[in-house]
Amino acid sequence: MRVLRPEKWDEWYGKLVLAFGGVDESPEERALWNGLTEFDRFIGTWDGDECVGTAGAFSFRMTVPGGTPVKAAGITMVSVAATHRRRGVLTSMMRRQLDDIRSWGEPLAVLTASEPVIYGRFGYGAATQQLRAEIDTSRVRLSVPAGTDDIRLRLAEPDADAVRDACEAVYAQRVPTRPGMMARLPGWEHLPLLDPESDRKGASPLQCVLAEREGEVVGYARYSIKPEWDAAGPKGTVELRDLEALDPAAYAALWRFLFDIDLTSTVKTYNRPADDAWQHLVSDIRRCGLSMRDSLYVRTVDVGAALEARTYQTPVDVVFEVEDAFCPWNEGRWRLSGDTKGASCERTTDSADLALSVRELGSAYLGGVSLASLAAAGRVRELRQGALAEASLGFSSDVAPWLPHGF
Ligand SMILES: CC(=O)SCCNC(=O)CCNC(=O)[C@H](O)C(C)(C)COP(=O)(O)OP(=O)(O)OC[C@H]1O[C@@H](n2cnc3c(N)ncnc32)[C@H](O)[C@@H]1OP(=O)(O)O
Repeated sequence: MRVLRPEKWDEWYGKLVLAFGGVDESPEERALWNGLTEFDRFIGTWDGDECVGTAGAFSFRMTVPGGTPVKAAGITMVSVAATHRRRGVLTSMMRRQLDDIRSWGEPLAVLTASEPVIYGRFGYGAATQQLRAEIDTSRVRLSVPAGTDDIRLRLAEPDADAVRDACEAVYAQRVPTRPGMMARLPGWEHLPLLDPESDRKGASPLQCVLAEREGEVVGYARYSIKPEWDAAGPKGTVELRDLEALDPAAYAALWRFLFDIDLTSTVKTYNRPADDAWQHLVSDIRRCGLSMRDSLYVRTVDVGAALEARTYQTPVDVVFEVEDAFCPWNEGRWRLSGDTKGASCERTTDSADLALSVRELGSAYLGGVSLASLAAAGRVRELRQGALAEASLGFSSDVAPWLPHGF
C-alpha cells in the first residue's frame, strides 16, 4: 500500500472504474476528478505491478451544529479488485486511512457508501438523509409568502464565469447555516456544473435560473428538462440538480418557477434536505412522491476533539462510555460539558451516564439522528436516569443536516 503518484493516477482510476462495473466515465468527469485528487492523501494497494485497491481522503471543512467549519476527511473512491476481494484489502486501507487522519489532526471522517453494510464495522454511522421527490405539478399547487413577486428571475448560462461566481457566493452564505455542508475547496465549484452528454438520458443540458432582488443575486436553481409527450399532450419532467436561496421569498420564487414551466407536469428531486421548506408550501404533500435515503456517514476519529468542535442546543453535562474496537484510542470514558456557546470534552474516571459505540456517536453527531431513537433501538444505554433526555436534546439540530453533493 502506498501513496498515489500522479503518473499512476490513470491506471489507479481505471481500476476504480472497473470495480464499479467498468462503464467508462466521460472525459469531462475523469478530468474533473483528476484535478480534484489530493495525491498525498490518496492511496493505492499494489500486488506486484497491478493496482488492486484504491482509496482517498479529501481535506474537507464541514459545518457542524453551531456553524463552525471542522476538518473532516472525505473518504472517497474506495475499491478492491474483484480478484482480490474479501481478503482484508479494504480493512487494511481503512486502518491506514484512520491512522493517517488521526496523525493529520482531523477529528472527523465522512463518506457516502455504495452499500450501507460496508462501513459500520469501521465506526461510520449514518448521520444524514436525502429527500427525494417526484412532484405531480399538474395537481399540486404552491402558496408562496409575501414578497415573492418582488423577486426577478433571469435565465443564465450556468457555466459563464459571472453566473458561476454569483451562485457560488450564495452557496458560500448557505454553508454555515446547515450541518453537513462542505465549504468549497478550490475546483469544487465545477462539480455541480458537470453535465456530460452521456449522463443526460434524454434530458436537456443543464439550465440555470437566478433569483434577483434589486440587481443582487439572492438565489439560484440548476435543473434540466426532459421533454415527453403522449396522446394527451405534453408531460415533461423538470429534474432539479440544486437550489439555494438566501431568504423565503427568493426560495419560493424559484420553486414556483420550477412548478410552472410549460410542457412539464413533474418536478423530480434526488437530493434535498429532509426538512426542505417547499414541503410547507404545497397544497397536497401526498402527491409529491416523497422518499428518504441514507446519505452521509460520519466517524469521530478523535472523540474528544470532535465533541468539542460543535455546540449543543441545551446545556449538556454527561459522561459517555465509548466503545471503539477499530480505533482504540477513543475507548473509555469522556465527560462532555457544553451548551450553545461551546464545549469541552475530556477523559474522566467518573462513572458513565450513557454507553454507546463510536458508530452511534457518528450517527448522532450532526444532530439528525437522535440519541433517544438510538436508545430505543438498544444502541445507546442510559446508565444515569435523565442523562438520555439531556444529551438527546442537547445534540439535536433545528436544521436537518444535509450533504448537498456526492464525492
Ligand atoms: C466511500 C466509497 O468510496 S464507497 C465505494 C465502495 N466500493 C464499492 O462498492 C466497489 C465494489 N466493491 C469493492 O470494491 C469491495 O467489495 C469493497 C471495497 C466494498 C470491499 O473490499 P474487500 O477488500 O473485499 O473488504 P474486506 O475483505 O476488507 O472486508 C472486510 C469485512 O467487510 C465485509 N464486507 C466488505 N464489503 C462488503 C460488502 N459489499 N457487503 C457485505 N460485506 C462486506 C467482508 O465480508 C468482511 O467481513 P468479515 O470481517 O466479517 O469477514
